[in-house]
Amino acid sequence: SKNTFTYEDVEMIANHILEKVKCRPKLGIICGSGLGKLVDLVEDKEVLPYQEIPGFPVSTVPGHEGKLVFGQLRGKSVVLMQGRAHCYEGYTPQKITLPVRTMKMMGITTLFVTNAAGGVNKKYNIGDIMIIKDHVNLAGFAGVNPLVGVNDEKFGPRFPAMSNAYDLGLRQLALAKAKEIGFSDFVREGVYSMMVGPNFETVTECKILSLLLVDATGMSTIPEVLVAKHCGMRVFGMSLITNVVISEYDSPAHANHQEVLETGERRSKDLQQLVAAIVADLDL
Ligand SMILES: Nc1nc2ncn(CCNC(CO)CO)c2c(=O)[nH]1
Repeated sequence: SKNTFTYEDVEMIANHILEKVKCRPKLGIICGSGLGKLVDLVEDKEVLPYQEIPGFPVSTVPGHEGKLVFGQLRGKSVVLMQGRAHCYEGYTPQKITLPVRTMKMMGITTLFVTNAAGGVNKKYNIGDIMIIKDHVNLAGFAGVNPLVGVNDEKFGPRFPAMSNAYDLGLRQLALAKAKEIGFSDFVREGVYSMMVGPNFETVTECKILSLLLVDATGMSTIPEVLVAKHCGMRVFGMSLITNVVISEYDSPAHANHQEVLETGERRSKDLQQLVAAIVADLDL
């Protein structure tokens, strides 16, 4: 199937969607593993399965639905991506980030990205929520980057800056809201890294991640953030720490997807409450 999309392709896909829904969202939210329950907060829902959207990648991972959910969240017009595609499924970074450019074309100005991640920082506990303050694009070190290839200036510059990739104002709002609702004990702020996966990290890779100043690691999110920043969106990201990486040799423990989904289930109510509190005060 198609893997590269011109500006006109994206325009056509965005118009295809806007003809099917009344909602005109300003905020997009990408729901990570097991975090699809965020849709429970959305009122006046309009749902569009990815299969009905030309070019969209469909997720093949348990815990990822695969639909756009439009509606009102605390008075703001939003579109949620319930389920995202990942590089480990074999999709190209350009395919994975097509929904981000489509959201931009639909008028989205702010993007929230959420994911499940492994805690590298030893101070982190399972169930913590980490507000992302910066990232280390390890996938990019290996050339896995959605911005590689022909650049269309209509989307953004050839060489986009990535300082303040995770908007300081939104991070400050999120930390203030977390404090206000009594979540300070388990809300952190840290650096997120992405490996392509699908295997979890080796012990030595975990040790190297902490040397690289990484606090949590996953297999998603960074391609979407790069494309969102490239086309001028404001970005905010949160990781749900669903397990702690194994960083001791010969440890009997091993990371597994089931633990990821179970933690997502347990903490998703709190994550929903935090997201709602932030969205309520967003200036869109
Ligand atoms: N150690 C570790 N723990 C994690 N928990 C969630 N993820 C994000 C990857 N999630 C995959 C597999 O659960 C599904 O997308 C990870 C990870 O990459 N590493």
